[in-house]
Amino acid sequence: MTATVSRRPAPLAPAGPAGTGDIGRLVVSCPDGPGIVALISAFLHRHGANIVQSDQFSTGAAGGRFMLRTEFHLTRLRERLHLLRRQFDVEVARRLGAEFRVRAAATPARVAIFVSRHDHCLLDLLWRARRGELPIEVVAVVSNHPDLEPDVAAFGTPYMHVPVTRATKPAAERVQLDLLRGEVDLVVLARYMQILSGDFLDRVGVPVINIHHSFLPAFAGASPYERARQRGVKLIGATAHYATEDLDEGPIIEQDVVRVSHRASVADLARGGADIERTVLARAVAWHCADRVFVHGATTVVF
Ligand SMILES: Nc1nc2c(c(=O)[nH]1)N[C@@H](CN(C=O)c1ccc(C(=O)N[C@@H](CCC(=O)O)C(=O)O)cc1)CN2
Repeated sequence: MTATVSRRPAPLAPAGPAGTGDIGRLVVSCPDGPGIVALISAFLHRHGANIVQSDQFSTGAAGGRFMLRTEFHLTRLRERLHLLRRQFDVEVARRLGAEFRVRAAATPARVAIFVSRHDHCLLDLLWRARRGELPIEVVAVVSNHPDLEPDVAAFGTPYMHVPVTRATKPAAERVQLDLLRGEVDLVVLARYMQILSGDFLDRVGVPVINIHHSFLPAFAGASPYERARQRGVKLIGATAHYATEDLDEGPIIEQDVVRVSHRASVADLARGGADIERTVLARAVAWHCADRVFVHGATTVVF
């Protein structure tokens, strides 16, 4: 198994507008109950933070789940972040039995993009990242084919060609994991045409977002456009979801559809579908990186 890596200095993450460096983001998920918002807002006030945006949702059922996302301004945020996390853990999270995350909103997420031969979703993400439209830093592109290396090189992004066959998949996944070396916050499958093993998903240790080229749950699995044509559907779509061991069954983050007619060939469906795939994936990556997506069982809550 040989992996070839074309390493170039990763582009500097675009600086946010002046003053956005002191905007923090707190996301909390905990068993529902009275007084949660009061406890959290009192904590932020006690530590000198000013809430600038907040949203919350309760599943409502008895023994349900409460989710909250808030953005706050706190001067000298970055130097205070580590202590703030410890204080929130002791003063709030342990009392609520809460899972939480506190981070600087301006810090871009480090993303690895996996791709095969279809370039449209990959190039769209690289283009949006370069324009600063997506708060991400694409630290690497990983592909089981060499085809797209020149396109990726044009963005100054390292390209890691790791060939995969059914027989070599375990070894290939070990190479992929070594190449990522825990230096990413998110993996995006941009029409990557290899099924990731449960072991890979466990060991990569970060969320994996996949774009499936159908309006799930319709046409899960391979060749959805061919099957849509055979079925004579009047809408085709795309679905961005978290990848789980069960193919295309992960929690859905975003979907969209477009009308098609009986005149459309499979190529027409794929061409029209590509636009939907790109926008759906970009929205899902943007919302995930803005901490707007909470996984709740087999579903998501998107603020
Ligand atoms: N663990 C997961 N891995 C992947 C998921 C997922 O949801 N969970 N999504 C797929 C993407 N995909 C459809 O969107 C998809 C990709 C590949 C296949 C497939 O049958 N692949 C074959 C090999 C095909 C080839 O060599 O060209 C295989 O892996 O054996 C079905 C659906 C990405 N991975």
